[in-house]
Amino acid sequence: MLELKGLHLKEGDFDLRADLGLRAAGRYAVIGPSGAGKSTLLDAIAGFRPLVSGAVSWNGQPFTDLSPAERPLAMLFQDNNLFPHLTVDRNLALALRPDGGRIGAEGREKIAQALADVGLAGMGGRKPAQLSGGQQSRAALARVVLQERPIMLLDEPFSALGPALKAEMLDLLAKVADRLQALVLIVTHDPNDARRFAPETVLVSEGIAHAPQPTGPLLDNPPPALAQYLGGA
Ligand SMILES: Nc1ncnc2c1ncn2[C@@H]1O[C@H](COP(=O)(O)OP(=O)(O)OP(=O)(O)O)[C@@H](O)[C@H]1O
Repeated sequence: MLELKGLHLKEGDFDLRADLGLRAAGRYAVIGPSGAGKSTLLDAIAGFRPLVSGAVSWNGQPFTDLSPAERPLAMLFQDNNLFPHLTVDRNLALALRPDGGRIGAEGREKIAQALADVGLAGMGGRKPAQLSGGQQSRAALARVVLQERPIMLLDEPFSALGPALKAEMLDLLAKVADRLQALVLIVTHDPNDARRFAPETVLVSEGIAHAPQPTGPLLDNPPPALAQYLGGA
């Protein structure tokens, strides 16, 4: 279980609080108005933002004091964070050896397997610019898969893709998360993404990241702040 206990985050005048638990291997959407603090929440869990107070723990072990790389999680950002000057294989090798060191036969096999998992078998020699937008998303997802962490955080990962491709990527994400038995927390602006991917949703609004609620009922009958946002989306 990923637990956010008495979490208080502050960014200028902006405050966000969270007290909630997320099940291992669960799939959750994070939804809420623009500026509500969805990215702030993910960044804090990942260790890119300091906490004012509170603790984050995984299976009872607090990891608030660990650096981002030491935390039991992998994060995928909207811009895919692939290095443009490196081949896909080299980009993926960095997931296994963040220090840039050489990887052995076992590592190469893992990379080939991750590429096959996301439908990019044989494309490891290309640079990101030689891939389509959808293929770049797949490569970035392969990088997260390779890290084999029990928690995957995705901040609007596929928003640049068209609806059909996005749906395909969400299904692929569900498949790989299932294989790794990873907990997935995905920020999205699209209620259809949440319905498709996540049985439960964390609503972030009015300074609070709320405990997860069943996605369908939340979206069918949204509280006013969410209704206004969804209506204007
Ligand atoms: N570096 C910063 N300095 C001051 N305020 C910030 C900073 N970063 C974010 N904020 C404020 O924190 C609040 C939450 O921002 P955040 O990016 O987490 O929202 P979000 O829900 O992810 O929004 P969006 O859906 O538009 O991406 C916003 O009100 C924003 O203005």
